[in-house]
Amino acid sequence: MTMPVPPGRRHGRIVRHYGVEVRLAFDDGDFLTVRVKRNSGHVVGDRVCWHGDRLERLERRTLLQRQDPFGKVRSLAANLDGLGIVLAPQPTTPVAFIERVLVAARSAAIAPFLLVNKADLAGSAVLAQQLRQQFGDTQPLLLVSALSGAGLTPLRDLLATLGCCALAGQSGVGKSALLNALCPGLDLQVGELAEGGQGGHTSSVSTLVDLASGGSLIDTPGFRDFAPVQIASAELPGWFPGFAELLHQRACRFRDCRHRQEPGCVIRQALADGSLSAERYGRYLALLDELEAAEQRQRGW
Ligand SMILES: Nc1nc2c(ncn2[C@@H]2O[C@H](COP(=O)(O)OP(=O)(O)OP(=O)(O)O)[C@@H](O)[C@H]2O)c(=O)[nH]1
Ligand SMILES: [Zn+2]
Repeated sequence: MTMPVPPGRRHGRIVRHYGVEVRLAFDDGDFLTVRVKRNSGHVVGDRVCWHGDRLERLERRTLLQRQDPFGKVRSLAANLDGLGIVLAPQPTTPVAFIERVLVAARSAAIAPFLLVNKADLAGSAVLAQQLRQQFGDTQPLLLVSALSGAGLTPLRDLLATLGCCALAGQSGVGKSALLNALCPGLDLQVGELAEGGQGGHTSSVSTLVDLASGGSLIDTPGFRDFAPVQIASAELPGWFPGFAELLHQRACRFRDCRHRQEPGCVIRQALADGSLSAERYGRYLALLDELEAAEQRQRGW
């Protein structure tokens, strides 16, 4: 049951963020653009209450964050339900990127899914097959083409089921093309923004678009190269692809095992018997080292 909103207070969502201004979509269908402090911490997807003179941020269901290359934590989007990792036969994406986005999504309680775009190009079916082998079926995988429209109906259905989603992926895999294919009105909105005197620099704007087929999509430039993961190093094994499954079956001798050289380690055993690849284990160690180094920097060591 929804509580009645007292007069003067209006509930809504942040659907666009321009840095010092945010656009609110109220639950009653109205829109309003209001100024915010640059460091307000509000992000697209935030539920808010507008008091007529001030914006109150409501509790977040989920929050996706990243660390920038300087170790500063940045919030990307709030209340996401799903995160699609867009891949293509060209340009190729390092496996480490996919693993890191999976860790970021899972640890933030956001459901990840894999989108192989450019299904019209040779190599896309092979890529999908490789990804199924590497990442199993713990998350959905769809083969789509923003260009031909292939696979867009199953993708729309998935987005409608999940709720609010965003697309992550390296430059050139087709995130913008997919967004435009899924929401034809998006171009129009970007055009309208440029006319509104904000300048044509739309690439730094984050937007939330409701899809006619159900669900919504958040487009934010922060998803392009987002690989650094914002979690405690001790949590990494629980989220790293392939590790959680192994650790679910059996436990290491030490509860706080980091799976490096500790005796009685389930992960090292899996490595020895070939059920975990040396490459994946190496990428786990690299990410663990990075997270530990970041924690040491934060403690001022
Ligand atoms: N063949 C083919 N090309 C596509 C498809 N989708 C996108 N492209 C092309 O891939 C290139 C990159 O597409 P974008 O949508 O700009 O990629 P992006 O991921 O948004 O890239 P950034 O904005 O740099 O992060 C463009 O030349 C698109 O025309 C597709 O389904 N098939
Ligand atoms: Zn272990």
